[in-house]
Amino acid sequence: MSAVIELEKLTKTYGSRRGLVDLDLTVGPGEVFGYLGPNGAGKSTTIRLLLDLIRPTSGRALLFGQDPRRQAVSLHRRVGYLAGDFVVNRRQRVGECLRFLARLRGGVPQARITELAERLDLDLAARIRALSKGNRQKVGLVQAFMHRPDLLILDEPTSGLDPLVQQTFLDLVREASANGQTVFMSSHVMTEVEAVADRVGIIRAGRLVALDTVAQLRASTVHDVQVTFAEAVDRAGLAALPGVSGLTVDGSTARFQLAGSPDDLIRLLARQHVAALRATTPDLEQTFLTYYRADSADQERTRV
Ligand SMILES: Nc1ncnc2c1ncn2[C@@H]1O[C@H](COP(=O)(O)OP(=O)(O)OP(=O)(O)O)[C@@H](O)[C@H]1O
Repeated sequence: MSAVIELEKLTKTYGSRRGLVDLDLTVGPGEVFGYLGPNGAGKSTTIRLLLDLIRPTSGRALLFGQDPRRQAVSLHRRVGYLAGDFVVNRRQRVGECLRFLARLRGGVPQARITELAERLDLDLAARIRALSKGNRQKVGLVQAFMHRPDLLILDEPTSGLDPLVQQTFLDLVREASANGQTVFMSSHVMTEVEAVADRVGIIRAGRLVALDTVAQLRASTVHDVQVTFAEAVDRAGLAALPGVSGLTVDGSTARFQLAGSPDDLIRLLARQHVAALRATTPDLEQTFLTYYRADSADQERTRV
C-alpha cells in the first residue's frame, strides 16, 4: 500500500532562521507515528508544511500521494487536524461549534459528537469562552476525531489535559489505528508516545536525529545491570561481552552498563549460579533524553 505521508528533503527557513532541514520521512497506512522534540525543534513547522499552511523553502510533502497545495480541498476532507494553538469562535457554545465544524467536514452523526464529548467529559452546552484551556483542547480533539478521517495530524494533542483525559485520548488513538486510520502526533511527552506509537521520530534543531520503532529505540538504550553471583565473579567473561562497559566488581556483585541485546549476557549467566539479578528497564524517556542532551551551542547552530 502506498504511503500516507511522504516527505522528501523537506526544508523550511524563516528568514535567517532554520525551521526544518532536509526531512525525509514516510508514514504508512494505519501507523501511529510519534514526532518528538523539545520546544522550537521544528515539530509545528513540519505539521504546517504537511497541511500547506506554510510553503516549503525546498523539498516536498505528499499526503496520500497528492500535493497538499494542488489537492487541498479533497485532502482536507480526509484529514483531522488539531493545531497546537487551536482556536475557535469563543462566543459559540461547544455543541454549536462542533456541529458547524461537522458540516464543513461533510456531516457527522450527532451521536458521534455526543459519544466523544461524554468520553472526554466535555459539556456541549458550555460557552467556549467560559472553558478552561484543557476543556478547549477537548473541543479540538472532538473536531479532529469526529469524522473518522483517514489521517489524524495532531500537534501536541494532550497539552493542558489532566491524566485521566490523557488516557481517554490514548484510547481514541488506539481505536483510530485499529480502524485503519493513520495518526501523526507531535509531543514532547515521551511516555504518551511510548504508549501508542509504532514508530518514533526525534527532531532536534530542525533535523531528524532518530527514527525507529519504539521497541528498537528501547533496545538500543543502555541498561544498568547488577548481578550477584553465588560463586566467584567471572570478571574477564563479563568484560569480554559485546556492549558491556563500566564494569565494577564488589565482592560477589558485578555492576555494569549493557548496550544492545542482553542475549550474550543471558547465555553467560546461564552457565553460572546467579543469586540475584537486576536490570533497569529503559523507557523511551531515557532514550529521548540521550538524544536531547544537546548543549546550548547546538541550539545556536539552528541559524543558517
Ligand atoms: N513564523 C516564524 N517566523 C520565524 N521563525 C519561526 C516561525 N515559526 C517557527 N519559527 C522558528 O522555527 C523553529 C522551529 O519552530 P517550531 O514552532 O516548528 O517548533 P516546535 O518543535 O513546534 O516547538 P514547540 O514545541 O515550542 O511548539 C524555531 O526556531 C522557531 O523559532
